[in-house]
Amino acid sequence: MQLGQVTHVIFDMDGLLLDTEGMYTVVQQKLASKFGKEFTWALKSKMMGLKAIEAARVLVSELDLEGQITPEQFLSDREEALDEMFPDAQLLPGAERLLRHLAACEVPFALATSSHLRHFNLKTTLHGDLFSLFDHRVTGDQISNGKPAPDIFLHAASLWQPPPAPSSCLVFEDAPSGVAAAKAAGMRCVMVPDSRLDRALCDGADQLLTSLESFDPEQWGLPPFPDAQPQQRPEA
Ligand SMILES: O=P(O)(O)OC[C@H](O)CO
Ligand SMILES: [Mg+2]
Repeated sequence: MQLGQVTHVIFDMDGLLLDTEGMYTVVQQKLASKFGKEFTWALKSKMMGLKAIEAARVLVSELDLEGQITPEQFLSDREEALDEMFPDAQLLPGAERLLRHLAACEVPFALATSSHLRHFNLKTTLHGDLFSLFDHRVTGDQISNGKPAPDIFLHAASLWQPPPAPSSCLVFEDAPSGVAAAKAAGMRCVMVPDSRLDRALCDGADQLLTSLESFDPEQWGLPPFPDAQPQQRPEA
């Protein structure tokens, strides 16, 4: 089934290409428990994809921690543990195959992550070669308004010459805030959420996949994987 015709692709990073969301969860669970609070998936869903300070504000407010810790202190308290974990970040299934395929076919693709540059560098320690394939990499510290604002995706698209129309861009996202940002930018969006994310938060995207491994580029007018079976014609 044809879903669209795109020419440019923009990837989110955490939870989509890299298995780093679990690292945030472990560290934040620990910090929350110090205050006798529980770090739930409902709370995580509201924080995922946001710039760090925005996510910290959500946590402090949702856990009623005002007066006990500031968002800035929360970020500083979690930093050492994250810095230790990020350099071990692994790719999620299907990520490398898709990126190398797009590069081989000369499909333009860029990165748009809410992570700031220092975290981006730590998280990609084991994957420098793969992440050098992006035409450009936009990190959260380069834009003022984070997801769910459309700015990061519009900025990523504006760096191509000539810039593609938003409707020709396909965004891959794992977070509700990221899907909202992509749609606000007027772009098409494939969501690949964690299986624990509430399905009610997954209805904004144009396509919902359980893994990048099941992405079929042909459905979006992109070159097929070399080992793809020819698309079946509907029977007459
Ligand atoms: O999903 P990303 O790549 O925009 O990054 C998000 C944050 O760093 C953590 O949710
Ligand atoms: Mg993400």
